[in-house]
Amino acid sequence: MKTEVQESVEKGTMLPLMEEFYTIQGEGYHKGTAAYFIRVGGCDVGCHWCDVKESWNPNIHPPTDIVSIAENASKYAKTIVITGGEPLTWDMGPLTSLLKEKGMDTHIETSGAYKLSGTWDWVCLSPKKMKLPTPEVYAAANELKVIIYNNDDFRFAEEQAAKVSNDCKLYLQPEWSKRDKVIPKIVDYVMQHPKWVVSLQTHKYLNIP
Ligand SMILES: C[S@@+](CC[C@H](N)C(=O)[O-])C[C@H]1O[C@@H](n2cnc3c(N)ncnc32)[C@H](O)[C@@H]1O
Ligand SMILES: Nc1nc2[nH]cc(C(=O)O)c2c(=O)[nH]1
Ligand code: SF4
Ligand SMILES: [Mg+2]
Repeated sequence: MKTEVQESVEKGTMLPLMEEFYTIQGEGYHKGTAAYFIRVGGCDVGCHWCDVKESWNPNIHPPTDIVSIAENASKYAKTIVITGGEPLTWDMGPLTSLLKEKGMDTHIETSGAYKLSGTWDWVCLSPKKMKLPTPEVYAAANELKVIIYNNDDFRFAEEQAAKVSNDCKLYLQPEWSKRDKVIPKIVDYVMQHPKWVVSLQTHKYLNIP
């Protein structure tokens, strides 16, 4: 027999909440702007360089009622960024409906590996080779943010750019541990292929969450 809590998580009315924080969006198109981040636990994509591996196991993060998540978030900022973990592991419909009712702008950080759920004002797609995005996430992406760890990632970036809409913004972001090696390559690549824009994890330079 399933517990009520398990059923609520399956419906998306409770979510395993890892952390939430008010900060500055560090990456991509909205970098430099204030936003409240909700980090939902659970991800089985398995990027070896992931900078939040503590998020992967959903069972260590408390199932939390989305009504309290939404009420709390709306006190801090107009822009709410849902990240993880992989938020599309769960049904994002109920949480984003509550946030939209409160007049919030809803942004998602996603690998796109699962079915698109939720109502979004901004979709940041960061595709991963191990588990490619679903067709509907490519179509919905407002920004494509490809992480550059090695040379093959430039090839992967072009392959992914061919799958998003024409007005999708294109970013190359250095993998943090390889940044010294990779930043010069990204700089050269963007000068050669100016449809791409450099994205840095500026929050890590600013020493903020
Ligand atoms: C931790 S992920 C969570 C959201 C979702 N699972 C995803 O991968 O898009 C948030 C963002 O951080 C990026 N990221 C994770 N680890 C990174 C690293 N070591 N260096 C640079 N970016 C990283 C991801 O690609 C993604 O764009
Ligand atoms: N400041 C800040 N900006 C971010 N943009 C995307 C992040 C993420 O982990 O999804 C992130 C994060 O963890 N912190
Ligand atoms: S998909 Fe995102 S959360 Fe999952 S392992 Fe990769 S970077 Fe980490
Ligand atoms: Mg982060």
